[in-house]
Amino acid sequence: MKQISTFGASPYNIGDLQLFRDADTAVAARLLGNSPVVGVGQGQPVANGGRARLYIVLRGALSVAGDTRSGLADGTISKVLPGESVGEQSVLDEEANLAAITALEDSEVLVIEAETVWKLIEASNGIARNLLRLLSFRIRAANAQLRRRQKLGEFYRQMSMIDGLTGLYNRAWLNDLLPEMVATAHGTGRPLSLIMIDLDHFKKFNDTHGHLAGDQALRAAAQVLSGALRPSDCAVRYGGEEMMVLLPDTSDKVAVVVAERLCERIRQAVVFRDTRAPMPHITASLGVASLAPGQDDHGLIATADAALYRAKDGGRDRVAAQESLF
Ligand SMILES: Nc1nc2c(ncn2[C@@H]2O[C@H](COP(=O)(O)OP(=O)(O)OP(=O)(O)O)[C@@H](O)[C@H]2O)c(=O)[nH]1
Repeated sequence: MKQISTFGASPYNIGDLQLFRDADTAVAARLLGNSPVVGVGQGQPVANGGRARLYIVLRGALSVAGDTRSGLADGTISKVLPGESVGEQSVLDEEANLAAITALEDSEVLVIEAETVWKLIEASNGIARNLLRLLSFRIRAANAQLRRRQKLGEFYRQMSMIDGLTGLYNRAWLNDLLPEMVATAHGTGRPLSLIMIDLDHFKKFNDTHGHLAGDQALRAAAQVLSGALRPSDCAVRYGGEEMMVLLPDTSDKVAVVVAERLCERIRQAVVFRDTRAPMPHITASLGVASLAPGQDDHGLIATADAALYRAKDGGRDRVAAQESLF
């Protein structure tokens, strides 16, 4: 980057520069007469010398990458074309420009020191107005980008909480949310019930019908759960062929009724239609537990697990509740 002339001696027209459009160009031309015009070769950085400066592209194009020193660099790159400027904000808040500015092609750039920018603002309302407009535009663009990123972040966060095969919440979601649900139930004194569901003889199902049919059976069971619950209930794939349903605000007795309904619907679920072979079907064993005073999330799961074990032990395709319920 080296100085090739001053703005006053250069062939560029001040009226073509965005910042001075419809402003007092005579005042601007006088104040900018000695400001340097520098040449920057393609790929070269625009060195800011650790100072707050405004750069206006006269020829070529610059690329501006986000703040590289503050750790906020995020891969966002904007392009600055002839007549456009970069660095307004750093001049106004008197911070050195932290963005990495490089030339996308051989370029000529007008460099305006902060003191000169302030003189321009004092001398011309039009320039002050253009600068405000530019800043307002930049703030809007930054806000829009932030919103897009927030949405994207939320989307990925949610995706990482969803089981890819069944579309149910996954274990990570459960680890995050169940302790909260337990705390809310204890805090409000409202009941919280949990149903643990395990498909029966699923190893045999896979061996007989194949793993893809097994996957389809898991999806069919998941659909039964999602289709049978209230909006406030949550269905989770706990792991393998084990699923779980969380029922806030639901007493143990009601949870048993819900579990019976789920058991029945899983028994009737159509896994896939195959006209050549008898239609495979699935059954599940279900264990029901309700949060006891002082119990934590692990205790609640362990109680439901114990009930599920009894359902398996009792012959499968059935519901068992925690011992105190019967
Ligand atoms: N197709 C398929 N199978 C799975 C998946 N996750 C776990 N399994 C299978 O589920 C089977 C679970 O077998 P077991 O834990 O022995 O239990 P089970 O055969 O269901 O027997 P019981 O639970 O006692 O009725 C294993 O064969 C796993 O391979 C999956 O995502 N897709």
